[in-house]
Amino acid sequence: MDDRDMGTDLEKVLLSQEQIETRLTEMAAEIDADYAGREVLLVGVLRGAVMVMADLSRKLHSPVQMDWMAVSSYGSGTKSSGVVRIIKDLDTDLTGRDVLIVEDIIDSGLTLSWLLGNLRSRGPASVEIATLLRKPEASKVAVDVRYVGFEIPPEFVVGYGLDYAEKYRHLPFVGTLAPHVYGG
Ligand SMILES: O=P(O)(O)OC[C@H]1O[C@H](OP(=O)(O)OP(=O)(O)O)[C@H](O)[C@@H]1O
Ligand code: HPA
Ligand SMILES: [Mg+2]
Repeated sequence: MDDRDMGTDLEKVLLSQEQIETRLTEMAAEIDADYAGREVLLVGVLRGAVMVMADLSRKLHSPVQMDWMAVSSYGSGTKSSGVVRIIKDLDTDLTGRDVLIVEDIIDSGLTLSWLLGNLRSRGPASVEIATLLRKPEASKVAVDVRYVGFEIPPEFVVGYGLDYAEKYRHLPFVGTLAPHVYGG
């Protein structure tokens, strides 16, 4: 799987480092074509989106600025609480900006539907979403997402920014967590 000692916590690799890299390259080409040289304000959602933001942004040729928001709805568990808290707000004024929210995963959709409403109320020219992963079967809220890397099954995944109880974010691939780890 990897030369790190994961014990028996990980069940399998769902998306390899190479698959992620290839898909991000395709997504960046789509984004570049759509924005056609306009400046994009990438808004990364801390902390899960750090890897996607770092790798996707470096593939873009469009002029880019970056800002970060920290929100939390999961705490340390595997289920969304549905209550979104802003932990760190943007430093950038969104008036007239083309905003592209960068996320690692859309699971229930609760985080993003809340974030979309919040950012749209700040007067941007546009707000779109790019996410590496989406779990369609788990969606409780319909969110219109422009760029989706991979549709994945409704299993709890970790790695490439995604954590379970703050662990595994550093893995270069996305793997599924063995159910015994979270009592599933
Ligand atoms: O679609 P949803 O069910 O709302 O879940 C998706 C969100 O949950 C995770 O973040 P989390 O709040 O756990 O914080 P983190 O990014 O710091 O891990 C993930 O990074 C997404 O932001
Ligand atoms: O499957 C997941 N893994 C890690 N964090 C998450 N946040 C929402 N869904 C997930
Ligand atoms: Mg997150």
